[in-house]
Amino acid sequence: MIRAIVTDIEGTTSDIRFVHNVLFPYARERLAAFVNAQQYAEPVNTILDNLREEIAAPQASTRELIDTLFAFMDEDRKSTALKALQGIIWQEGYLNGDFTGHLYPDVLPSLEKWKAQGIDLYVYSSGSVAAQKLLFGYSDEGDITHLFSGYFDTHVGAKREVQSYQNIAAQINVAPSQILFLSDIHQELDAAEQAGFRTLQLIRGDDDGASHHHQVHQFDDINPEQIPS
Ligand SMILES: CSCCC(=O)C(=O)COP(=O)(O)O
Ligand SMILES: [Mg+2]
Repeated sequence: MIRAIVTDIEGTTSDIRFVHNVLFPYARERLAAFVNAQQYAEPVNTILDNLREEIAAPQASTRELIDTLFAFMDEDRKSTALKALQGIIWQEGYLNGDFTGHLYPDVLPSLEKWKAQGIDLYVYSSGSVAAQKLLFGYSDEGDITHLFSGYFDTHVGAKREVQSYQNIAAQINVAPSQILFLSDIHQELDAAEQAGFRTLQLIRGDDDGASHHHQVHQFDDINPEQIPS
């Protein structure tokens, strides 16, 4: 019996193109000016110190940190510090109405149905928890944050590491075998499976022939009472 569903965002609830063509450029265009302006104010001061720790460069200047952040954005590095800064910058875009958080049309009805069935819903993304709450708080379908019982980001661990899923199971106090993880990335599903989670892979675009996980094209195809093994 599935008691909790944990969902990825990019490529699962939301189009990768929204993240890569809207969110990432928005943050990239503003990042240098934002960091220069906010470097001595909280929370940016602490985030920059965390980045110094992350790159093992305690004396790194703000200029060097900005260069590092641009290199991280080029390689789509899931750096906790970069994700924290992006999340803060995106807030302005959501509040100004520059964009809304993309949701595939099949997502909201399914989340509502599963919630009504008594299944607790959680989010796990490399995007910061603040960024997750913005995307679902200012989504194409309005504020849907009331559906979620909790949010996890890289503070719980990286998405391809087994320990991250063990941490999530412990924090939500549900046995891994009763948690279903939804993602488009088979390496994330591999890690969740090794932690004992049930898994389903969302194929929103290209096929993934390297995956052994059961695949679906949309949330409507998912019946939590009948998850294929
Ligand atoms: C919270 S939306 C932005 C997601 C993001 O920044 C990102 O890097 C997506 O990473 P994921 O691990 O969710 O694929
Ligand atoms: Mg994804």
